[in-house]
Amino acid sequence: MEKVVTITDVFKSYGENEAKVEALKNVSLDIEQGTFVTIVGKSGSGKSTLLHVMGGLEKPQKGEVLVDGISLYHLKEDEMTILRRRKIGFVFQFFNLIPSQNVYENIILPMCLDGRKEDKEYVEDIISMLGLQEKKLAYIDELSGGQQQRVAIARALASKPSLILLDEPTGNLDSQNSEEVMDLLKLSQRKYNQTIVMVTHDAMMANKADRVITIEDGQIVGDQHV
Ligand SMILES: Nc1ncnc2c1ncn2[C@@H]1O[C@H](COP(=O)(O)OP(=O)(O)OP(=O)(O)O)[C@@H](O)[C@H]1O
Repeated sequence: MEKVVTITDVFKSYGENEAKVEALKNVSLDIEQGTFVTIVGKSGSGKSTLLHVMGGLEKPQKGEVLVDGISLYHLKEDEMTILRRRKIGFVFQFFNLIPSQNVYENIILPMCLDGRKEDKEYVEDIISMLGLQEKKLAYIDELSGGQQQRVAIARALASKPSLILLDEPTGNLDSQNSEEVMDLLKLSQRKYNQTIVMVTHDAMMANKADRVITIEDGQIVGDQHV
C-alpha cells in the first residue's frame, strides 16, 4: 500500500541549556494511505509535536519527513504553504473559524486562498454527511461547540487532502458529540479513502482507529493495529 507519511529518525527539541526539552527523540514512522491512526500518550509526551512535524508546522533539528513522497522541510516557504493547503487538512482544538463569514464560506476558505474553485458536489456531500445543511448560511457564533467542530472538520476535508491531522478534536465536546465526530471521520475515511491522524488522550476514541501509536517521553513505545 502507498505510504502517505514517512518519518525517519526525527529529532525535535525546544529551548536551550537547562530549559531544553527533547520532545521527539529519533522517531521513525510510516503511515499507509487510507488508515485511521490515533496517537496517544501522557501530557507532554510529544503527541502534538509529532503531529506538527508531520504537518510541516515545526521543523525538526534532525531527520526527514515525507508527505506523499515530498520531503517537507526541503521545500521553500511558499512551496510549503501550497503543499499544506493542497495535501493536508488540519483540525485543532481551537477551530480557527472566521466569525465574519458563514459556514459555507468557512468551509471553502482554504481553496479560496489557493485560488481554486471548490468542487460544489463534493462540498455539499461533506456538508450533508456532517449534518450541516440547515446551517450552511449561519454565522459561526450562531453555532454550538459541536457544530463549530463539524465545520472545522468539513473545512479540513473539503479540499480533498491526502492527509488529515487532528489535535484533540473532541477535547471540548461531550461524549455523545465526541462519538459522533469519530463516526463521521470514519465514514469520511472509508468513503474517500483518506488518511487520518488524530491525537487524543481518550482511550475509547483511540481504540476506534485502525492503528494506535503510543508515545512516551518523545519515543514511540507502542504501535498497535486494531
Ligand atoms: N513551543 C514550545 N516551546 C517549548 N517547549 C515546548 C513547546 N511545545 C512543546 N514543548 C514541550 O515539548 C514536550 C512535548 O510537548 P507536546 O505538546 O508535543 O506534548 P503532548 O503529548 O501533545 O502534550 P498534551 O497532551 O499536554 O497536549 C513538552 O515537554 C512540552 O512542554
